[in-house]
Amino acid sequence: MQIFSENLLANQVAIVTGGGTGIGKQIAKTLGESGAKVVIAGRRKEVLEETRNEFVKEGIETHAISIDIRVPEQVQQLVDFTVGSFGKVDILVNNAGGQFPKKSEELTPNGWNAVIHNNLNGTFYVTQAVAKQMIKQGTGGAITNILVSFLHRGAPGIAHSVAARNGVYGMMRTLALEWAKYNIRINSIGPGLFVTEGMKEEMASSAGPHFIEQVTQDVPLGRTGRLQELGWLVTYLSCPAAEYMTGEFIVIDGGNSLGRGLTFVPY
Ligand SMILES: CCCCCCCCC/C=C/C(=O)SCCNC(=O)CCNC(=O)[C@H](O)C(C)(C)COP(=O)(O)OP(=O)(O)OC[C@H]1O[C@@H](n2cnc3c(N)ncnc32)[C@H](O)[C@@H]1OP(=O)(O)O
Ligand SMILES: NC(=O)C1=CN([C@@H]2O[C@H](COP(=O)(O)OP(=O)(O)OC[C@H]3O[C@@H](n4cnc5c(N)ncnc54)[C@H](OP(=O)(O)O)[C@@H]3O)[C@@H](O)[C@H]2O)C=CC1
Repeated sequence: MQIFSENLLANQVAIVTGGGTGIGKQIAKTLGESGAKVVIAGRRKEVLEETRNEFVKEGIETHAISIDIRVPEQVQQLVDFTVGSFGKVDILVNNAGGQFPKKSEELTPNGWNAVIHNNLNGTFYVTQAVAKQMIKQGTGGAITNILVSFLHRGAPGIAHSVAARNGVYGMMRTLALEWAKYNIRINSIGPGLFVTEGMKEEMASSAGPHFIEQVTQDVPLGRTGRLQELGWLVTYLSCPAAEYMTGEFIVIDGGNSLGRGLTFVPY
């Protein structure tokens, strides 16, 4: 379904980290369907190439680059590559990330650091490098971070990830203030459960085969999210309709974070 006009983001250039798979892939596709030129970045070259070919067949101007967001030199290569390919960068989606579930008392320092490094440090490296380019261009920009719905509530088994995502939240609030004068807006999205291969793999060993049904029972709207719904939300945040919005966190989880609701109902 096409919600936004085909040329809403015409002449806009978007970088989507983790754009080769799952949520990032759908976000990149939706931005492309609204006219943006897209650069998808991740570590696995073959996955990125496959996605790029798919997009190009659909008429989306796409380039792909294999980089690790944890390595500042490679992050700079991503920005240089984007500017070299499309001349500038207007939109950044910080989607790359992940974690593994583990009881906190069993988490090793390396395990903790791996997740903090990927989700917090990596996100800062990309955000800083892209913002420097946006400041140089003088054209403003829209940055969106993909975090998690349970940011403020917490979630057992992923203390490292919740800590890292709250770090990104604090960073976002601060950068929204620092970079408002450049008209660089930075917002965040907290997705609930969206079925992707990455999510299933991550949860497979620890959460059991009925994980998705169990979580869905606690979702007032009674289903998991559709990837397209995240694509549309990012498109909105990246387009002129959201030009007065910065430093915000939007949850999209079918009401999951409302909990099961009150047991007392006065009717
Ligand atoms: C509430 C309502 C719900 C609401 C419903 C919402 C639920 C959905 C929640 C979110 C879902 C998703 O995020 S879905 C997205 C899933 N996708 C991903 O996670 C993919 C990205 N993940 C990764 O790249 C990795 O897992 C990442 C965490 C960054 C680790 O990468 P590294 O390559 O740096 O890791 P390594 O060098 O191999 O290892 C570093 C250390 O980490 C440990 N380590 C790494 N992977 C490990 C693993 N699977 N299990 C144990 N330990 C692991 C190693 O043992 C090392 O510690 P030592 O042994 O001590 O040396
Ligand atoms: N699915 C869900 O229900 C939810 C997901 N999220 C978050 O949404 C994002 C996307 O998740 P999803 O699509 O489900 O899962 P995926 O595993 O498909 O997405 C993770 C993406 O990030 C890339 N990536 C990870 N680490 C790095 C790195 N160091 N450098 C470059 N790229 C990296 C991966 O590519 P590669 O491995 O090739 O580098 C991959 O494309 C993640 O941040 C996830 O935590 C949040 C809430 C819920």
